[in-house]
Amino acid sequence: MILITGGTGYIGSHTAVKLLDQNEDIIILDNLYNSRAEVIDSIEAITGIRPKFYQIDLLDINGLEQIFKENKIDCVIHFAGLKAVGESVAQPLKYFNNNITGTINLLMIMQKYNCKKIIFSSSATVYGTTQEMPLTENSPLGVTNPYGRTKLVIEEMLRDLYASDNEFAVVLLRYFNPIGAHKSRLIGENPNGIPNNLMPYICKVAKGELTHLNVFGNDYDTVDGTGVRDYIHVEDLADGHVKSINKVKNNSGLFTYNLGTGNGYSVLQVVSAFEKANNIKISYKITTRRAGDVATVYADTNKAEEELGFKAQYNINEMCRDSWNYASKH
Ligand SMILES: NC(=O)c1ccc[n+]([C@@H]2O[C@H](COP(=O)([O-])OP(=O)(O)OC[C@H]3O[C@@H](n4cnc5c(N)ncnc54)[C@H](O)[C@@H]3O)[C@@H](O)[C@H]2O)c1
Ligand SMILES: O=c1ccn([C@@H]2O[C@H](COP(=O)(O)OP(=O)(O)O[C@H]3O[C@H](CO)[C@@H](O)[C@H](O)[C@H]3O)[C@@H](O)[C@H]2O)c(=O)[nH]1
Repeated sequence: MILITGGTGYIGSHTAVKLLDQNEDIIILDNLYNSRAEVIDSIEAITGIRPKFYQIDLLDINGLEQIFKENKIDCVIHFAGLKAVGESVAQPLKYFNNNITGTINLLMIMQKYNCKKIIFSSSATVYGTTQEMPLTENSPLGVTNPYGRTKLVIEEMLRDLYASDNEFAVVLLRYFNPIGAHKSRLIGENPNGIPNNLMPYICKVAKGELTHLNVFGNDYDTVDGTGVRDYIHVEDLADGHVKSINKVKNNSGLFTYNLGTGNGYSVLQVVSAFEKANNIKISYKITTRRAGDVATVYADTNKAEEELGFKAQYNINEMCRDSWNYASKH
């Protein structure tokens, strides 16, 4: 039985669907802080299977323990966490408490119930800012905001835990920039308010809810001066988790993988791909750089390919199509 924390969220729900499609038994835990219970209905509508759902907060250690009492959990995929960089700068303690304390609770209960397999949602944000590209798993680590610090601290906690008990199987997955949605249009990313991230923002402009995209700087040393990132389809990301499950089933150890495509696209290249894929014009204005942004980020994907057999399948046009396919309906 696989426990998915944060399983009604954006990446967790896509992973839940893929695991059910592979006939895995899953349980979903979420406190619904940033997602809705109806996601469980959507997962059922897509797969024909209704996963068991617990509305529990990771900070509620007794509630958490109850799940492990009632079910034989062999493995945890740990998505649950807060992820807004700007909010984490304004409210660091909220992030440390939710993400770090929540993870400590989870690990303590896992250890108590002898569950020693965990796949953790880390982020490319754990790589320091001045870097040679592409980023390999051995690139230097460093963080620039409290959100990133929670990811790095949790990675370090998991490294220490593995060092203390080599029976653990830990996979640290460093996601690059997930976009796209399931082709059913039933699950996807639907942030409240004004989005921070590029693709949700473009979708709101496409819908007419926002007048134009603000492009944060066009004077970077990139193909057209705008920031370059490694966008990956959420379906590919979900597949990376299925492959990681296969890894922890058969191995103990601590494994770290980048999940990206290895290709970088600039903001204006994404805008252009979106316009072509969906036949919608996106107005934009060039504004000043956003504090904390770097010019270029993209992954070296060789390790995930060699050790997990993971290779992203979707291209940027398909990602733009599927993002809009979902956003236009929600
Ligand atoms: N989306 C990205 O760009 C991105 C990039 C890198 C890493 N990540 C990480 O991947 C994970 C999943 O991201 P996502 O985009 O699906 O985010 P999301 O917000 O859609 O999903 C996270 C889920 O966790 C739940 N949650 C938060 N705190 C909880 C708690 N204390 N107890 C129980 N549930 C809790 C939320 O309600 C939400 O449903 C996060 O850990 C995030 O930091 C995301
Ligand atoms: O309104 C916008 C939003 C973004 N951008 C630019 O678009 C690119 C992508 O930005 P965004 O979608 O915010 O992603 P990142 O800044 O790369 O950060 C995301 O990707 C990281 C790596 O996974 C995660 O750690 C972060 O949490 C997540 O927000 C950057 O060049 C931004 O400057 C704009 O020009 N205008």
